[in-house]
Formats: sequence, structure tokens, C-alpha cells
Amino acid sequence: MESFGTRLHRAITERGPLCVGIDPHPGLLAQWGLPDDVQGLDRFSRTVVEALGDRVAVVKPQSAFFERFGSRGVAILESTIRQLRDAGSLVLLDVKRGDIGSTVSAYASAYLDPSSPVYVDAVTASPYLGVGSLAPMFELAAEHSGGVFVLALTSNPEGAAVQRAVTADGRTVAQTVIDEISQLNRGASPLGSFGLVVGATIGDTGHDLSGVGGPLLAPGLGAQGAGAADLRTVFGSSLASVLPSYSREVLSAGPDVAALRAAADRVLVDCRAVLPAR
Ligand SMILES: O=C(O)c1cc(=O)[nH]c(=O)n1[C@@H]1O[C@H](COP(=O)(O)O)[C@@H](O)[C@H]1O
Repeated sequence: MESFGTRLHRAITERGPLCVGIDPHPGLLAQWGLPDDVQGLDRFSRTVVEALGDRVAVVKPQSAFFERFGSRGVAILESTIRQLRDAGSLVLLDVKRGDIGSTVSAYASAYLDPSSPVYVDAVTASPYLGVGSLAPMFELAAEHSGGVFVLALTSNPEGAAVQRAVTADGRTVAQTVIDEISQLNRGASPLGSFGLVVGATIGDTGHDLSGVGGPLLAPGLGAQGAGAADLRTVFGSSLASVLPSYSREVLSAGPDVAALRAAADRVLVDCRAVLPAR
């Protein structure tokens, strides 16, 4: 199989630079007229797949909203992943895993080994036990053409105290993450398989993203207050690598399938107005 970076590049070229999250918040289930239970979760997820699975480049189920229903919620996550794959979108599972290397190896098997029931195209990972602890995930991703999006500068205000702390060599913690992920993507073309997560809410932080060579996932748009125009400030000369990500902004247009499609189309138009053509 082609690398995740190559597949993502093609999906963005064909469908446009957009990631939509499946985040079935209790409030959204209520707004959609659905019960806050496994049946509501199933209907919500199926509706998002029906509306967007065949038109959005990347769909990002948020594992937490499935896990809160226990094994029956995880079964719906598995089924949602299969439905998305059948519909043709890439699946980025938002699980933000991170642990000591030997345990990361098990997380890697769970999400990046094609024989797993929760196998996906890519996952989110937290590097705050050390980027090196994620090595088993990087290795399995490389072996099976998967991708990993590593948190660098998150969209929440609490992240800065850790991520912008300055290390002994004068770089911020986030810059060390950025630099290590850049190394992993060296030589990859047209796009590396190792991405970073950089919130659209964070403003101009002075971090250098120019050599990353992989996708830059930008959550924080819509419900968290950032707009497409903020991408210019945050990403500057690296805009061409940005994959904007929206959850509630699009999902709150449901449950009507046409309205969900219209909401996704609208945010894509907003983003295309800012991002260079790809
Ligand atoms: O990794 C993420 O996707 C992520 C990183 C980050 O810095 N901030 C952030 O909001 N997210 C996720 O992106 C989604 C944002 O949802 P909305 O605020 O509804 O668009 C949630 O699933 C968050 O967990």
C-alpha cells in the first residue's frame, strides 16, 4: 500500500483540505433528537458517515465519546471505522495515546496493525512521555503505511505552560517535538506520514514549522473560537501543509444529511480562501 502521506495528499487533492471530527457530545445527541445511549451513538455516527464519508478527505472519530459507553460503544466505533473506509474517507482516530515504549507498542498494534478490529489509517499521539517513547508507533505506522499525528501546540489554553517551556538547549518543548517529527519525514514525497497537531487558536507563537514535511492538523476552528483567517497567523509560510479540522461547527448542522454536507462545504470554502491551492 502507498504511504499514509501519499494517500492523504491524494485525498486532499481530490476532496479538498478538510478533516471533520465525529464527536457525539451528549448535547449534540440531544440537539439531533437522539437518546444519550448506544442507539443514539450508532444513529449519530451512521448519519455523519452517510453525509460526509464520500466527500471529506479525512474523518476523525473522537474515541472518548465511544468509550464512554463501554464495550458496546467501542463496537460502534469499530463499525464506524469500517463504514468510513467503505465510503472512501481516510480515518484518523483521535485517541491521543502516549506511554512508555513497551506499552506504546501495544497501542500501535491496536490501531496500526491491519489485523486489529480498530485498525485505522492514522492516530493522534501525545509525545509528553518523550517523543522517543512513541518510536514503536512510528515503526508500525511505517511498516503498514499508517500515519501518526503528534501533539505539538494544542488548541487549549492550558497546553502552553508545558509546550512552550524552554529546554536546556534553548528550544521550547514543542519545538523539540516539531524537530523530531521533521526528521521522521525526511525524504518523503509528496507528503510525509508523520503529522503534527497545532491548534488554530494559538496565534503566532514563533515556532518554526517550515521543515516538517508532513501534515499539520489544525483543530480549534469553529466551536473553540478560531476562524479560517487565523490559520494565516498561526501557520504563516507553512499554510500549504495545513489540514483544518472541525467537529461541533459542522456536526451542529445535523441531523439533516444535506445540512451536514452544506456545513462541511461552507467551512471548506472558508479554508480554501486562506490555504494555497493543492
Ligand atoms: O488532536 C486533536 O484533534 C485535538 C488537539 C487539540 O489541540 N485540540 C483539539 O480540540 N483536538 C480535538 O479536536 C476536536 C475539536 O472539536 P471541536 O472543538 O468541536 O471542533 C476534539 O475532538 C478535540 O479532542
